[in-house]
Amino acid sequence: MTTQQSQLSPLVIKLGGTLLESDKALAALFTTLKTFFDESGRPLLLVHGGGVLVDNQLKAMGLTSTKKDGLRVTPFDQIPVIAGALAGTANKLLLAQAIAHGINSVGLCLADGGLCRVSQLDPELGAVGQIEGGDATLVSTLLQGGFLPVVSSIGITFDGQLMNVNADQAATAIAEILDADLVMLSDVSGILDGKGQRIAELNEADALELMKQNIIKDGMAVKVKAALKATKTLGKPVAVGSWRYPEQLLSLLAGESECGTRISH
Ligand SMILES: Nc1ncnc2c1ncn2[C@@H]1O[C@H](COP(=O)(O)OP(=O)(O)O)[C@@H](O)[C@H]1O
Ligand SMILES: CC(=O)N[C@@H](CCC(=O)OP(=O)(O)O)C(=O)O
Repeated sequence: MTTQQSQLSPLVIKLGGTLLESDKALAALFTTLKTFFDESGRPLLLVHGGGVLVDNQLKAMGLTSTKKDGLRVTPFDQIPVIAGALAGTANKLLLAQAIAHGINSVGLCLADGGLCRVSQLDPELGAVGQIEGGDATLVSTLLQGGFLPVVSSIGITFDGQLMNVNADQAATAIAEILDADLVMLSDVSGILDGKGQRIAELNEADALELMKQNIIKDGMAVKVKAALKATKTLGKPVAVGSWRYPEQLLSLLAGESECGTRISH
């Protein structure tokens, strides 16, 4: 990496949805990420979810799971299984893709190097964490070294309790800690209006109205609320788009507006 490249602001990409279930989609995405990584020279960090893997793992063990306002209720006796699915399987599947595409990467969770300070969000949700600041030192060192950090949304509280953090909230918090640009990739082409059409630009007032009308709901409401907070802290828009169209990804990552939804306040 040249001096000029290392001065470019980092880009945080959040990966979610059913991506981890498709080797073909993963390979296409990492082919594009490798091109972007090499050509832009920008420091890049991935934050990932894996809610579908968690669902499958809990089901395979005969356990049930519910969500409240888009967040998984996480009984304390389920957190070892959920941490295994997210910080273990999901994280290492992504690391494997990075390695197979020639990207030198490091798998982390929110607790590594004190990246994110995590505390319990709401006793009713059990082992679900919220992030209040953190320390960029370790990750900045990795980015400067040309590594791709791949971060799962498992955190650890000060007293050593594993916590399940929503991955959108994790991604926005990390973007804030690094003062980075943020792109969130999901199953959908962007945020959709009441007619199922992609919304190109979404401001806070319109987002709040669409949430009130229950047009933006469930996991997307969690994502939009987290993105709105991040746009204020970062002073720049946050993009929500799809990992399904690798041909559109480079323009989305470059901040062009013909695909996805740009959220601003
Ligand atoms: N207005 C909306 N526009 C797009 N998706 C929406 C909307 N409201 C709810 N959703 C749902 O939110 C999902 C994306 O949120 P989520 O499943 O949490 O994604 P991810 O796993 O990528 O974080 C979509 O697949 C869709 O089912
Ligand atoms: C508290 C909470 O809801 N945690 C999420 C963490 C994973 C996640 O957010 O995954 P996606 O990005 O794929 O949705 C969960 O257990 O599903």
